[in-house]
This record gives sequence, C-alpha cells and structure tokens, in this order.
Amino acid sequence: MTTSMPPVSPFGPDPDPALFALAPKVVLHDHLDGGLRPQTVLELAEQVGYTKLPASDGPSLATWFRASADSGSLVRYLETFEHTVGVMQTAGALERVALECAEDLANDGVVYAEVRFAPEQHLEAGLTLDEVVEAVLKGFAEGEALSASAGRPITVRCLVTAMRHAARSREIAELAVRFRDRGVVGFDIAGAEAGYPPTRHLDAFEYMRAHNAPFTIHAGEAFGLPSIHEAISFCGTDRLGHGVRVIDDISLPEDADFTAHDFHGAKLGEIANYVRDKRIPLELCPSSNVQTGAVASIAEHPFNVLARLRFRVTVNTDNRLMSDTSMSKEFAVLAGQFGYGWADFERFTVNAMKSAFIHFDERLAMIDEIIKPGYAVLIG
Ligand SMILES: O=c1[nH]cnc2c1ncn2[C@H]1C[C@H](O)[C@@H](CO)O1
Ligand SMILES: [Zn+2]
Repeated sequence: MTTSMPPVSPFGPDPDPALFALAPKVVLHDHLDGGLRPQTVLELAEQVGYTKLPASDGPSLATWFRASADSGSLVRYLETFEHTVGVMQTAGALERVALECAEDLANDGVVYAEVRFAPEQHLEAGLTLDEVVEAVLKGFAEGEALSASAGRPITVRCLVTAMRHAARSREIAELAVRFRDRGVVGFDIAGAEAGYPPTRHLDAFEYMRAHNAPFTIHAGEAFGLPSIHEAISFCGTDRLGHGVRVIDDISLPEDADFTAHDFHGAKLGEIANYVRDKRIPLELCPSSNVQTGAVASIAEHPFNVLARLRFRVTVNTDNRLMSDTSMSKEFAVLAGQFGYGWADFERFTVNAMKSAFIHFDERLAMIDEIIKPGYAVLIG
C-alpha cells in the first residue's frame, strides 16, 4: 500500500471536531461501560468504596485510560474495563452513567444512539439481570428528557451484550426479548475474539431469530475472515460490530492508496461480496481499531476503501473514554484523512439510521425529519 498526499478536506487538513458538533449524527456502536466521564468514575469509586483506580484525579485518569487502551492488543484494551465495570454495580451508579451517556451524546449532536453493555458484568452487588437493565433504561430516559429540555433532543436505545468467553448468551438473548418493548432493541456479543468464535453462541442467535429480534456480533476486529464468515453465514447476524477485516477478502493492486477516490481494480471474494450484496452494515470504529491493532493507522484504515466500494459503512465511537473520542472527533479524523465533505457524512449517517434496530417507520422519520433537513442546512 502507498499513501500519497491525503486528499484535501473541505474542512482543512486537521479539522476542528467542533465543526461537526452541529451535524446530526447516529451512533450504533457505543459501549456504556466504555464512555464514562472520568470524574464520574472517581466519584462512584468513592461512593462504593472501590479502591483499585489507577489515578486519583480526572485528567490523570482520562490519560491513564487512553494510554492503557493504546496497547495494540484487544485483550489488553479490554483489561481497562475492570475499573469502569467495577464502579457500575449499583442501580444508582448504572442510572447515573446511563443518564450522563445520553447527555454527552446529545451534547455532541448525536440524534439517535444504540448504546450497549453486558448486564452479566453488573451483578456483583446483588442486582438481578432485570434490575440492571431497568436501571440503565431509567437513566437513558432521564438523559433523553433533560437533553430535550435543553434543546438537544436525542433518542437512546439499548443493546444487551453477552460476553463471548462466558456462557450466559442464551439468557442475555432472552433478556433482550423480554425488554424489547421497553427500550432494548437488540442483542450483541463482545469480548476477546480469538478463541471465542461466534458459533459458540449459536443457541442465543437462534433464539433471537426465532423471536424475529435483531442482533449484531463483534466480528472481524481482532480475528479475521473466519469470524466474519461464521457471524454472517452460521449465525445470521444483522450487522457486523467492526467487520473491518472484511478488507482481507478484497484484493487491491499492490500499490493501492487507501485514501484514493476510486478502487476500480478491487476484486471482492465471496465473503466481501456477500456482505456488500446483502447490505450488511459495518459498525466501523476508526480510533478504536487503531488502538486495538485491528489496523495500523488511520491512513491505512479500510474505512475509505469500503466506503468508496459502497459497502454500508457507518461511523462509530466504540469506547469514548478509552479512545478519548466522540462522534464529532471521529468525523474530524475521517475528514482530515480522507477528505470527506458534508455529503459524505450525510451518507454515512443515513446508512447508520437505515441500519438501526428500531422499526422501519421510525428510522424513516428520523431520516426525513431530522437527518436530511440537518444536512441540507449544512450543505447550503
Ligand atoms: O471493541 C470491542 N471489542 C470487543 N469487546 C469490546 C469492545 N469494546 C468493549 N468491549 C467489551 C468490554 C465491555 O465490558 C463489554 C460490554 O460493553 O464489551
Ligand atoms: Zn465494541
């Protein structure tokens, strides 16, 4: 791969993320336990007597998360969650974190969010799975109400995640279906990918399919094509969490420039074709992918190749705390690297909204009433 001069962004070479705050944004892949405010981690630790935090003030803690997550390994990246999950063990803590999550996303101009977390990781202080989900949904509803009254309306829905190294996925899928009319719109599996293929959790996915309920699978992040193949072909996933390694099934000319405008010489293999033909959404998380070593750098991120080849790409944060990011920052990074303008960001946002797990009429209303008018103002 070669990288020539990156295309010039209409926003300048190193755009200010604040430029993107006004654009309506949709996030489909954002972890509740990966997006806490550093100050909240400190305050909750104090309240619940959690003594293992690696820093004692907000800025140092923020730096610690970002630096520790920068290891180039998904397994080491995931170790940082010990400290966020550690302080999210009571209903009050869960509710506060969910409320602040909704507020932070709304303040960044996110209009629709699907936020995920693994209820099975929040049972240490005696809550039941149902109580955990109820507390989180309560916090989201409060955050939505506060944001609406502050003139920043947002819709937040929840995905419940099962940890792929554990054995509770069927139970979590049942939880998702039990709460389907109360704000939980889907199911997911996450955690270390190598050694834990999606087919380990086939009964959970079969349960979801039997109940006509959608799900996504973290696949093609730390492990490559076999994981994507299982997720789409054996498990029947509706979306791919990351899915970034689908690039391994696309052959490009030896000297291809990942920042180019077109990729006419690209040859898609069977898996890549299937993902594109079926319009399977890719929940791409550029900054996170660099941190976990799924890609070497933003310049070498396949986002642009996949976008230009018209895969259904979406832009996501993954873990705002660990990556010190936001949707506006991810847009800024992509604009600076690949030269995208408002029309591109509108397309990625519409892609995301089309791929959401709420009902078709609700998706359409968000696109027609909020997203398109919002970008029309920006495009001018
Ligand atoms: O990017 C990720 N890949 C795999 N697992 C992840 C990623 N980000 C967060 N997780 C894990 C750690 C969290 O504790 C869990 C539930 O949100 O999901
Ligand atoms: Zn994730």
